[in-house]
Amino acid sequence: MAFLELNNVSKSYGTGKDKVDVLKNINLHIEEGEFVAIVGFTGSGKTTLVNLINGLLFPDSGEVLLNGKPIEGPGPDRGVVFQNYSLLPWLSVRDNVKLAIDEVYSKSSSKEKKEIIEKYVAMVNLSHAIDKKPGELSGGMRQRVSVARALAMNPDMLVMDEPLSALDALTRGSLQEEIVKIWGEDKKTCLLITNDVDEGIVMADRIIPLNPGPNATLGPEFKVGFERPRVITEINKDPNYKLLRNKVIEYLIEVGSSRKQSTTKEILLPDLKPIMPGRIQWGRKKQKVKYF
Ligand SMILES: Nc1ncnc2c1ncn2[C@@H]1O[C@H](COP(=O)(O)OP(=O)(O)OP(=O)(O)O)[C@@H](O)[C@H]1O
Repeated sequence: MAFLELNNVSKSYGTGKDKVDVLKNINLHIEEGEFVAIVGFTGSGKTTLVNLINGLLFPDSGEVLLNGKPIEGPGPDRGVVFQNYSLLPWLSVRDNVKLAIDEVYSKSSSKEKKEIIEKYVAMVNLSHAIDKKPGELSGGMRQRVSVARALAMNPDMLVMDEPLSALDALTRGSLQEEIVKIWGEDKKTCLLITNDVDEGIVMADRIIPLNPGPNATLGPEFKVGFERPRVITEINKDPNYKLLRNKVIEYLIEVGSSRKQSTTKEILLPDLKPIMPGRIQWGRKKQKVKYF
């Protein structure tokens, strides 16, 4: 039994002519302590998938199980980090984190809660800004607060919905490292939704594409076997990195262009960077890839 299981999950919104079929027969199994990245097309249903796991939505058919039990609503066993930080602007970093943990640690003393808050704020390197308000922080710092807030609840699983996509490349890189380091120490089960293949390769054990909707399905998984800790400047030099990156990107391009032919809906690819030169193999096909 996997820690998180989605079995034949389908989800639509609305009814009749307004019905939007979003996800179709999604099967996803994530083991305890595993880090899985879903790379999705814009509008393919990534947030819908996250909300099914958060317990904010329920499947029309199929089941979503955590530790073998159906998810019945939101709970402190799943910490969520959203793209838009979702911090309360009138509260300090300390109080934003406190708000999240008050319920989980309702029996703890104020001193114990203070220690928990300070521990997780330190974990994301924000001790110096603990009494600042979100408006006084950069985007990267705000996202660190969101990560600290999710982790402070001591969830079994961290679900991250494009947490870094609004950040500049440098901040993004350092937060990727920090999240993976914390994941390594805390051994949470992690699901990362991203539109960046490189982010998936640096952070995850497996990358699974979410194909374009309507009726989006999951594509084949790509295992990421690089040893940890992964340093992007190091794995950049590894020919297996280029090979894996090319395979994932080629899959996304292929599935995106075949969907384009079968629908009038605009398909927006994830944040694809150019395929790297080198020999790649996909299925039975072998081809030389050039810069473009
Ligand atoms: N409450 C809703 N009612 C009707 N349609 C919805 C609702 N929420 C989402 N949708 C539609 O479902 C589809 C998937 O939406 P979702 O937000 O899950 O995709 P996404 O991959 O997260 O999108 P993005 O990449 O833009 O963040 C979209 O076509 C969207 O318009």
